[in-house]
Formats: sequence, structure tokens, C-alpha cells
Amino acid sequence: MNLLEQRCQGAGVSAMAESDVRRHLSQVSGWQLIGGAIEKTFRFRDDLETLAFVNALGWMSHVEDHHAELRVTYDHCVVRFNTHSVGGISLNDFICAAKADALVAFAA
Ligand SMILES: C[C@H](O)[C@H](O)[C@H]1CNC2=NC(N)=NC(=O)C2=N1
Repeated sequence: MNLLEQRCQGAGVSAMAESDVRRHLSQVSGWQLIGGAIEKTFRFRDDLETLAFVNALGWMSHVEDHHAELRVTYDHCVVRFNTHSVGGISLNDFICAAKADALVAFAA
């Protein structure tokens, strides 16, 4: 099933092997494995757009109950996902990465 169609799972998630992480990275654009998390920098025109993205991401994370680590400046936001409960990267991180991408997909 497509990542966007899936929902994060609370129980039953497991940490992926690095080979599995790399295979999943090929399904999302611009995400990299950095320091034990998947990371992407989202760039915007100004602080209003950046903060609107952070709010939209916050809503998605709340609905999925899976939360990102964020580094926010006026024109970009670095988003990192890993899964604390398994001490690694799980499918939940890729589901949220795809949903974060979808938030900006229509904003050219
Ligand atoms: C109780 C609650 O569902 C858990 O603490 C969730 C919340 N959000 C989470 N977010 C992330 N990134 N990893 C987790 O393991 C995690 N666990």
C-alpha cells in the first residue's frame, strides 16, 4: 500500500534494518538518513509560510500520534523523524515523511 494511504501504528511497529530504510528512502523525495533519523529541509518564501507549514505538520503529527523533531528558521524548516519507542526508524517515519511532503505538494 502507498505510504500516503497508511496510518501510523502504535503497537507492532519495529525498527527497520538500514537496508530497509534505504529501500523506503527511494519512495520519498529529498529525505536522507542522517544521525539515526530521516531528515528533509523544507524551504519557504518567508516566515509566514514556514510557520503555516509547521502548524500543518503539527496537525498531521497529532492525528497520526507520531511526532517530528523540527528546526525552524524564517525561511526553512528541517524536519526529522525517528521512532523513539523502537529506538530507530520505522514505517511510521516514512508514512509521516510522505504526509509532510503532501502538505507542500500543491504549493508551487
Ligand atoms: C504515547 C504516544 O502514542 C507515544 O509516545 C508516541 C507519540 N509520538 C511519537 N513520535 C515519535 N516520533 N516516536 C514515538 O515513538 C512516538 N510515540
